[in-house]
Amino acid sequence: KQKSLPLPPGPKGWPVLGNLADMPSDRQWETYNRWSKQLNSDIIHLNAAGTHLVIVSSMEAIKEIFEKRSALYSRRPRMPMINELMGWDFVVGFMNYGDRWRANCKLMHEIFNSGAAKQFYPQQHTKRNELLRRIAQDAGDILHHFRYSTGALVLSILYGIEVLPRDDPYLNIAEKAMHGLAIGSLPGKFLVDTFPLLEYVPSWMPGAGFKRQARVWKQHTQDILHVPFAETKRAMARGTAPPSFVSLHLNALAELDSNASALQDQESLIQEPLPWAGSFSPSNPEAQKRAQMEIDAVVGQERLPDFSDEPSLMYVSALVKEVLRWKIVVPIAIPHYLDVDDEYRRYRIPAGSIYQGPFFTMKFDTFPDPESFKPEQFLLSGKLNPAILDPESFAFGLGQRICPGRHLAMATLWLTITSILATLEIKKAVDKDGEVIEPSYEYFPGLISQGTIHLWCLAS
Ligand code: HEM
Repeated sequence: KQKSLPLPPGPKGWPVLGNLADMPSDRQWETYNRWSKQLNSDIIHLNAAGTHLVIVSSMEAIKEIFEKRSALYSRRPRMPMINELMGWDFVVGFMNYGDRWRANCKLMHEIFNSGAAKQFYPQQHTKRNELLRRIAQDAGDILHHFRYSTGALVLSILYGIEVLPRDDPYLNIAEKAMHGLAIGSLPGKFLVDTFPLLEYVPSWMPGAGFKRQARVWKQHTQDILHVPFAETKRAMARGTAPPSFVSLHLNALAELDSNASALQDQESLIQEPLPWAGSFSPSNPEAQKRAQMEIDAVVGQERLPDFSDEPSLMYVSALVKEVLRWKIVVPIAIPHYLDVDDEYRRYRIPAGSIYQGPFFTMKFDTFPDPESFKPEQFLLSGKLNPAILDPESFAFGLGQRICPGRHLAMATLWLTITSILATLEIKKAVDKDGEVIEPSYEYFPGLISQGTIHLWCLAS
């Protein structure tokens, strides 16, 4: 019966190639959004030279597919460039649905669920203090400080590694690996993702530059997989390893007398919401002022904010939600894959379809003025308004593939934003001639969004 149903509507394509030539390689969400509007449909179908690509773009469709039909839609496509050629297949986010993925998720859930994630508050406070100190000493490269701080926190929590103040070898490895991943995971960037047989083309052949590039990137992937892990094992052997995700689990495995090498799989995506957290202030200086007044009233001038202040800082909580909504960190998400035929709204969704780009759409579908920064839209009479969709309910995905690091991420985001507002004044930067540099708020292309910002932070 399903076979006789039509495919969802889609833009007109070319013979053989279908829509391949029209596929956006940058800011995909804008093109997908435009196509959805033109076709007046919240589900559209694209044909990338025979590969079915389905884009859903309404709250209703996303909830139905990613949440209610989660068991069906939680697989990942092959992604030959990053998984097979660049060696990222050890990452939970890219693993296919199955026992290995399930076992990895269980481990992550045990340590990062909403209660357990609180054990990392001390590391979050320490890294927060370091971040403020770094910015106060040199506000010139705020993006660098954010990245440093995020990376330092992840290395500390996962491996118990404390990074050097400058040129840390582990962070350098992570930067290189994440750079390769950002480019290698761009949808449509590498033909091998559409035609997996290209994987077997010899590297020396003309047109096989992607294989030579993948080989260089693969070395960085191997480094991030093995080098910090080996350091934790060395520290454990010396008896100096502090508790960390890896050391705790290796100890638990040793107790169970299991095979410790299974833990080589424990890696995660390092996501970076913080750069966007720094850029809202020039976009809405009033929001910065209002949040600072609230923090001053609740926290005072004698100490830094901590998590116990959260229930009293409603405007700041709304502001953190707005940061998450305003610049979606993972705008096109990691693709999902359907391996059996399905039907949605009398449309046929064929087995082999790749689902992409769901989370950015919430921003457009649900919020009336999506590009403005307006924390107050989450408040009603000074409290969070339960009638407004909470960005936490979509920015981290839905269903079985929901982000397992979301509690850690939200706590870090809250503490960092609150502490920056408590101590610093963020303004637009000026160039050497004294001219104001307007922040562009542009996204760099990639799986994880980052932007360009030029800001001044003045210690207050
Ligand atoms: C603000 C920061 C973050 C945002 C917005 C974010 C968002 C997301 C999104 C949208 C997904 C994809 C969900 C899907 O495929 O449907 C994801 C997956 C994932 N995230 Fe996060 N994340 C953040 C921070 C973190 C952190 C700090 C960690 C690790 C501690 C983490 C670990 C993961 C993992 C392992 C997956 C893959 C889950 C799976 O495929 O089963 N994330 N995240």
